[in-house]
Amino acid sequence: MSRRRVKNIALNDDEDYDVDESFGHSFEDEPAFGVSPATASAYLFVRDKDTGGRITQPPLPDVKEEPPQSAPAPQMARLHVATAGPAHSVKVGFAGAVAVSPSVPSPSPRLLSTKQQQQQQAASSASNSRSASPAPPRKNGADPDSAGGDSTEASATEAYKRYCAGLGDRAMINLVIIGHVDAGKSTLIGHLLYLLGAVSQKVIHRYEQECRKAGKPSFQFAWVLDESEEERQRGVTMDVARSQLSTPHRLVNLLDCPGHKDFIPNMISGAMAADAALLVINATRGEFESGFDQGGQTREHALLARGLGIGQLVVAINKMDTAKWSETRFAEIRDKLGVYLKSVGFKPDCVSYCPVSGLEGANLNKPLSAELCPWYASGPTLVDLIDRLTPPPRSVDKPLRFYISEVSTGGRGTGGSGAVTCFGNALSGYAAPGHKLLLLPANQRITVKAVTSSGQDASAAAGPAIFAGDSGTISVSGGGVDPAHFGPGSVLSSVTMPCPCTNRLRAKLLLINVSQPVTKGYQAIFHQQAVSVPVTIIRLLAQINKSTGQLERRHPRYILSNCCAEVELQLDRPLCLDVYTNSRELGKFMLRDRGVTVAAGTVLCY
Ligand SMILES: Nc1nc2c(ncn2[C@@H]2O[C@H](COP(=O)(O)OP(=O)(O)OP(=O)(O)O)[C@@H](O)[C@H]2O)c(=O)[nH]1
Repeated sequence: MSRRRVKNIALNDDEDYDVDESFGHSFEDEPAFGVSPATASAYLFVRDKDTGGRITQPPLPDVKEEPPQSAPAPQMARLHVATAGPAHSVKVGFAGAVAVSPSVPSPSPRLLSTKQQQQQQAASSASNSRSASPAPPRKNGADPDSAGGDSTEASATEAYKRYCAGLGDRAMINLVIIGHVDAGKSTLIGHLLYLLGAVSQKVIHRYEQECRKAGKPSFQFAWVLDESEEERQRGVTMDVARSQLSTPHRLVNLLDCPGHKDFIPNMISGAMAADAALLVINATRGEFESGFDQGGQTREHALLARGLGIGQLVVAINKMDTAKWSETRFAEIRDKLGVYLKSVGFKPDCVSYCPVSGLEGANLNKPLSAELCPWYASGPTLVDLIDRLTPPPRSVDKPLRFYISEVSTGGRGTGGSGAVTCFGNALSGYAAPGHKLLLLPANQRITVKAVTSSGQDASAAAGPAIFAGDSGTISVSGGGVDPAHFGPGSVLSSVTMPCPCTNRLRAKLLLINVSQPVTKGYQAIFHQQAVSVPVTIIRLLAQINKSTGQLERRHPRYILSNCCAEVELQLDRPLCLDVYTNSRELGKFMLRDRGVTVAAGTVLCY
């Protein structure tokens, strides 16, 4: 990690609160706040304190800016790929680089008043087209520094056209798999990948034998995703496992999350990268109840997913074999869950349910037989429901923001030995080999050596590029690149339109589950995508009516649970973030305190 450049401008009391500008609408109208606080806390349970006291970050080393150098030939990153049609694998081609070398503007993080923020947003929307999906990359938007003139812009547009043509009828969607511990998430996805041909029978047979030897029979499909020794020994998923499958109309990036409450931060990072969620429910009598009624992760995961802006949900009512495929049991779970999901903000017509058995592979990609389940025999399979999810717009024409969730060095990934390979998501814009980018918050210039993309197999003709909406890798290499500067939460950004980066921000908070009044000085953990950082509420600016959005009290002395507030936050270290209205992904966050989710937030200004 590196020392971050931070410049904060203290709030001016005269301009720090403009009621009319700030509270034009209700909190409950905001997509980021799908959670209805009044009901959320009624459904959440405060767990035992599983962490105590403050978490501190190690000191950050100084940054030296050094020029990047060339890299050896790239290699492939590992990814499970499956298709509802014939199985295929991700292949990436590599073409020539585009090179330019502009001067690097310093990112200038600062705290803006509401008025300034609105001016900034107006300017930003004037310079960037907000239309998302298949708008072609633009010189200003994608990576102006590497554009190198009209010919490069034209070739980028061409590449994007070829990329879209390569995807054909398929649209990309990121799907997070959530649910209570042991609901059968990994087994379900592992079996689906097997049925779709991404994992061979030989591998499953080997896992079957190894599982039995390890005293964990029936974990063979889960082991497809739970790859680490510790995960296999403990029989629980600990990190987010990525894989990919394709349905007739969707190319689906799967993010299998841990269900155990100890790994909620990992679940949050998975959910933040997702467009829709697959909620896996254990239908076994007593198991659904313990995941739902007793403060289990079914509730918290659904609440977090909605709080993080996910609006579409497929509910797989799993382990139906243990419930003898009972229609009554299915209806009981669907009805109970339906009430809760509606209460936390999911629209009923955006939620679909289907009975499955991940272990038996029933109703995953082939319909249930009338003998096994007469009441659902003609119902859609899990693949059918995933295929109906609506993909989000892709902001290809905006400045590049590649959010890094993992970093590897020493040849793993695409850059060859000596390379630093960044795994993550392209939130906006696009990148290709040769592009000059800015690594933030380290504020270091880098040159892209190689990329891989989750969408690349469908678009090999487009040449190597990663476009908004894709997950994948960007590799940089050479003596000038210090791996210590890279880390989860860093952003590879357009040089001339850099990503904002700050340790101080103004935000709207929806307090969900605080057991005592929140006052100035309250400390919690700020979770944003792949990072969690200690945070302090340094000012309570206003309490807001959560239904009307109207100001209730200026500078309140405390805020209670179920209330909405505008606050000023001080992070222990700077993060890349943005105003929510500019970037859904970089503008939303969750606050957790001693293992409990206490607030959902959106960035108002920085
Ligand atoms: N009977 C039955 N057992 C299942 C089914 N799906 C999973 N299991 C079993 O449930 C146990 C947990 O499965 P996992 O796939 O590891 O569950 P998970 O939700 O991924 O667990 P975490 O990620 O650790 O929360 C294993 O013993 C599986 O064999 C199913 O459809 N039927």
